[in-house]
Amino acid sequence: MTRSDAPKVAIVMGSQSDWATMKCAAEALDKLGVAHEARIVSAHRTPQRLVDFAQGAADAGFKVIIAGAGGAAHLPGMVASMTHLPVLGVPVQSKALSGQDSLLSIVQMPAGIPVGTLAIGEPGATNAGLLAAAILATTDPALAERLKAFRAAQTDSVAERPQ
Ligand SMILES: Nc1c(C(=O)O)ncn1[C@@H]1O[C@H](COP(=O)(O)O)[C@@H](O)[C@H]1O
Repeated sequence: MTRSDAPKVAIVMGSQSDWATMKCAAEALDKLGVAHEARIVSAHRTPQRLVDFAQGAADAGFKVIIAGAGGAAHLPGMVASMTHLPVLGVPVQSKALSGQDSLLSIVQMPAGIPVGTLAIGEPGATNAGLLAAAILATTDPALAERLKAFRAAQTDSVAERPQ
């Protein structure tokens, strides 16, 4: 694969069990024709893989990283600490605390290392995909047009329903 057609968005998650949520980000990117790649990377369970991924992400051609994790969700912040790329964090809904733990551990970053944190669960993953596309659209006019068409279609589908 050449660098120009390499996936622009990396979707990383702490566990295979997060895919049920994180696939919503992949689906949103698919709708907008944005190439992406998904991987399991865990700050806790595969720390070296995390370092290798985060430090190499920009050189690999990624422009935006979506990172989802549940519970003690250190993955998005640790990825952000090792790359200058924008990192969008998705708090995966945990069983014990319904994702409140995931949300708070992703959103409360210290000043200097931002993670753009989305909502808990599938809505957050969908919006992470849409936001990643919006970031890429700032330098991709064709994608900006697709994004506008997506939004217009969404408006129309809501307008068609009874009030
Ligand atoms: N929060 C993290 C990290 C991390 O932050 O590095 N690695 C795995 N996990 C989370 O553990 C939860 C349970 O994982 P299992 O279902 O594999 O037991 C998942 O939601 C995952 O994101």
